[in-house]
Amino acid sequence: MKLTTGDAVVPLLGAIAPRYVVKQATVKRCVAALLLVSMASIFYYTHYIISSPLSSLIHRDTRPEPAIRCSTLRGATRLPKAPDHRSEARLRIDPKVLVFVETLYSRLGREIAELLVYNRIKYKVEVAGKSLPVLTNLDKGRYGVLIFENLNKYLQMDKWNRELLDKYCREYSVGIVGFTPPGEESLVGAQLKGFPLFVHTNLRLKDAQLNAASPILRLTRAGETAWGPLPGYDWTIFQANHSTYEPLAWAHRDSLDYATNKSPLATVMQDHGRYDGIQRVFFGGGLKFWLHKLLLLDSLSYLSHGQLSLSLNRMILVDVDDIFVGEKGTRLKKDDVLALLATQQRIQALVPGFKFNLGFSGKYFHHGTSEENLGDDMILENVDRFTWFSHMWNHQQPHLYENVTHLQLDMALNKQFAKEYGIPTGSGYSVSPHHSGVYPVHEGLYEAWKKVWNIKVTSTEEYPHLRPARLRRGFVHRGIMVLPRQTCGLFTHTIFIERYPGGRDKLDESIQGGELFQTIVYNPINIFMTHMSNYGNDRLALYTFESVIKFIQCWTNLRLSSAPPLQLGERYFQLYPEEMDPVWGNPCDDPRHQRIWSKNKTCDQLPRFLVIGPQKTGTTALYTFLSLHPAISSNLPSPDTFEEIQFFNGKNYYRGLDWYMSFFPAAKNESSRYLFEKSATYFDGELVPRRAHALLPKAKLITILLSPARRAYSWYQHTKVHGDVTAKNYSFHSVITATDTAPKALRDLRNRCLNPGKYSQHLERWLSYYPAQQLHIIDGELLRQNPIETLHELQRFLKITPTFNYSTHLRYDPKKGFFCQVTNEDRTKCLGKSKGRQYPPMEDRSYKFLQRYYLSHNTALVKLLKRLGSRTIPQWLKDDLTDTVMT
Ligand SMILES: Nc1ncnc2c1ncn2[C@@H]1O[C@H](COP(=O)(O)OS(=O)(=O)O)[C@@H](OP(=O)(O)O)[C@H]1O
Repeated sequence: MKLTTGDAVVPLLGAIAPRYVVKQATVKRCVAALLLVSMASIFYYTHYIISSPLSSLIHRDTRPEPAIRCSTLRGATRLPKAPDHRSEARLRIDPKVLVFVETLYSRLGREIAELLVYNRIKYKVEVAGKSLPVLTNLDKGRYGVLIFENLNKYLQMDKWNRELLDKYCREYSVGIVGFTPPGEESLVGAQLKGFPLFVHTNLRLKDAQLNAASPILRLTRAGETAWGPLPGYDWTIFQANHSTYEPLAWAHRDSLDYATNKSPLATVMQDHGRYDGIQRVFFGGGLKFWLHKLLLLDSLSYLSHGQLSLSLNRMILVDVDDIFVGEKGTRLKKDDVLALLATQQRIQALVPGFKFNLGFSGKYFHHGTSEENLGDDMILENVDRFTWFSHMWNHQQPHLYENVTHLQLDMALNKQFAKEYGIPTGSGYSVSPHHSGVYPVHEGLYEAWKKVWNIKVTSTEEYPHLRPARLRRGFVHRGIMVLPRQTCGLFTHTIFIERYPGGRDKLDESIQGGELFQTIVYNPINIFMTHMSNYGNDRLALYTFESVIKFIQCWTNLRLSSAPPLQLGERYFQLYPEEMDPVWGNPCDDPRHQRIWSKNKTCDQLPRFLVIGPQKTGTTALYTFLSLHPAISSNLPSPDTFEEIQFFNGKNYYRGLDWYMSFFPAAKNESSRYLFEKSATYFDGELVPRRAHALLPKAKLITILLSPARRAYSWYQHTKVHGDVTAKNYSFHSVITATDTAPKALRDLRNRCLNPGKYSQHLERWLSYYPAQQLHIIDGELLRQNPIETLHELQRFLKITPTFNYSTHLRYDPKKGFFCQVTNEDRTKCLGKSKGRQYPPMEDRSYKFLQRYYLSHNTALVKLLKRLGSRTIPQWLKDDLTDTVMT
C-alpha cells in the first residue's frame, strides 16, 4: 500500500485497527497493528516528507523571519549613554549582597540567589525574622545592598532590629530592595507601614514600559513596550504622594472592566531616600517577568553606588559544528549558504567582528544530495568570509580511539583535507564531538590536539556539569584554555520551526527575554553551540541569532562584539583568573560524563579513604600498619615522593585524573579492596579539602593529632636532617620565635613549622566540605602507645569486615622504642631510622612559648572535639592547656 497524502493515514487507522480489535480482540494483534501503523508513519515521514520535492514547499512556507523591531534598530532615538553608577564618595562597603529570605527553600529567594550566582555577584542568605547577622567588619560594611524576598519582613521587623538595620543603611549608604509578596486578600490603596506609599494587589497587568528618566537604568534600555500580559495574576502596583518616589517601570491593567482608566501603573518604584535617608527599590512582583531580572541587576548596581555594576561588554561567538557532516536531506544548499552570508553581514552591523565559526569534518564532504554538494562547494568558495576550526575527521568521539596514535592520524586527515581545500588551519581552536575527551579529560585528546593542530583553546558545556548552566566554568589544562560553552536551544534535531519542542512560542520566548536572551545578558563571553543542519531547512539558527541580537539591542545598553576564540579565551581568563585552576570531579558521578569516559578507564581506581596527616604525627606508622591488612591496599609508590602521591596539593594536581588513577592499579578482587592514600601534607593544604571533595565526596578522612608543640619540634628535626639550610642555621627556638621582620627564609620556615599545628582551623576547613561522620580523629599518642587498639577502632569506623587481628602482627620493640611489624617469633621489622628519631628534648622555654602560641587554637580544638561528640579529650591537649594556665 502506497501512502500518498497525510489524509491517507486516517482511513488506514480507521479501517484496519477496528477490524482487528473487534473481530480478533487479542492483545497481541492490537500491538501488532499499532506497530504496523507506527512503522508506516515512520516510513511516510522519512521517505515522503523529508525527500519529497514538495517538502521544501511545506516547510519553507513557515520558515520564520526575524521580526524584532524597535526604535533603536531604526536609529530613530539616540538614548543617552548608560549611566555609570559609581560614586565619588569614599565607600565603605563590600561588593556583596545580603538576601533575607522567608525560608531556605522559598522560591523567590532561590530565584534571586540563582540570578546572583549567574552574574557572579557575591551574596549571603539569611532567614528573615531571626537575629540580624553581623553587618560590619572593623569600619567597613559587609554588604552593599540588602534584599528582602518578602518586603513585609522588613516592614514588620521588630523595632530594635529595624533601627539597627536602617542605621547601617544610612551610615554606609546601603540601599534596600524589597519584593511585595502575593497575598490571598486583595488590597486596594493600602499603605505600606511607615511610608507614604500605597499598594493595590492581586492585579493582572500587560504592556510593560520603563521610565527612561530613571537614574537606575544602566544595563536595561528604556523606550520600548513589552506588549502582552505580564506573567501571573498577583501583581502589586504602587501609588505615592511623596517626591521621594519615582516609578521605574509601569504596566497597564489587563482587565475588561478597566477600559476607563488608561494611566500606567507603577510596578517597580524607586525611593530616592528623601523621606528617611535610605534609598530603596520596591518590586511589585517577583522575578517571573524577564524585565524584572534586568531591573534587579540595575538596582543592585545603583544602590551599591556602582560596587555591584556589571560590565556592559558582551562577546559572542557562534560555532557551527558538523560542517559537511549532516545526513542527506538535512544539509546546506546553495541558497542556505547565501542566507548564512547575508545574515552574517547583517549581524556584523550590530556585532562588530562577527563571523560564523565553522567546524568541519572533511570525511563527509560531498556526501549530500547533488544540490547539497553544491552547497558544500559554495561554503568553500566563501571560505575566507568565515572563521574555521577542526572537528574530528570522521566525527568520532576521541575517547573511543584505541590509542593516541590513531587519534593523531584521524586529526591529520582532517588537516590534510583543510590544506587541500584552502581552509585556514591556524585558529588554535577545536571542539570534539559530544564534548568527548575535553571534560572529563582524555589526555590523548589534549596530546593529539597540541601535536597536530597546535590547539590552544577549546570549549565545553560539561565543566563541571551541563546543568545548571549558570555554574558552567572554564579551566586550563596542559596549556589549553577550556571555555564554557552555552546552548541556544537548538540541537541537531531541531531543524523545522513546526517541530520545535514546545512550539514556536517556546523558541520566541527564549529569544525575547527568556533563556537565550538572559544567557547573553549574564555571560560576558558567550560561545554558542549550533549544528550545520540548523542553518539549512528552516534556518532556525539564523532566525534565532539575528532575533536575539536585535532584542538585546532593543532592550539593553550592552555593547556586543565578537573575536576569534583565542582572543575570547585570553579575555575570559583575564576576567576570571581564579578559574584557570581546574577542579577534577569523578566522571562516574555524572551519567553524561560516564558515557564519554574511555572504556579502558574505571572509577574503581580511586581511594575510599584518605590519611590526611598532618606531618610528623605518625602517618607513616599508620600507613604501614594499614597496608598489612589483607583487604586494604595503598597506592603504588611515587618516584618523587615515595609512599605519598601528594596529588591534591601542589603541582601534581595539574597532571590530571589519569595520572592520579595510575597509582591505583585495577583491583583483582574488587569486593575485598579498600584503596587508600596517605599524604601528610593534605591536612593543612588550603585547596585540598575542596579538591578532594570534588573527586571523592564519599571518602572517609583519617587524621592524627598530637601536641602541636611536639609535632612542630619533630618537624624541625626532620627538616634539619633533610639538609634545610635555614633549619641548620637557626635553632628551633629562633625559628618558632622569629618575628615578621626576620629574613624571609626564616619566616617561611617558621610558618611551615607552626601552621599545621593550628588544628581547629584546618579541621573546620575540611568540615566545611565533608560531613563530620566521614572524619575519624586518631590520638597520636595512643597510636604510638597502643596501635593495636587504635587500628581496631579504625577498622570499626571504616566498617571493614572481617576484622584483622593486629595483635598477632604488631609487637613493641624495646630497641626501637615503638611498635613494629612482627616478621617471625623473635624478629620485627620497624620503620626506618627517620621515624622515631633520637634528638635532645625540647627546651622548656620553647615548649612554654608554643603552649601560649597554640592556646587559642587548642581551646578551639577542645570545643570542636566536643561538638563532634568526642567523650574524651586527649591527655596531651589537656596537658598543653593546663600547663599554659599555670604559667
Ligand atoms: N610505630 C612507630 N614507629 C616509628 N615512629 C612512630 C611510630 N608510631 C608513631 N611514630 C611517630 O611518627 C613520627 C613520624 O611521623 P610521620 O610518619 O607522620 O612523619 S612524616 O610526616 O611522614 O615525615 C615519629 O616522629 P619522630 O619521633 O620525631 O621521628 C614518631 O614519633
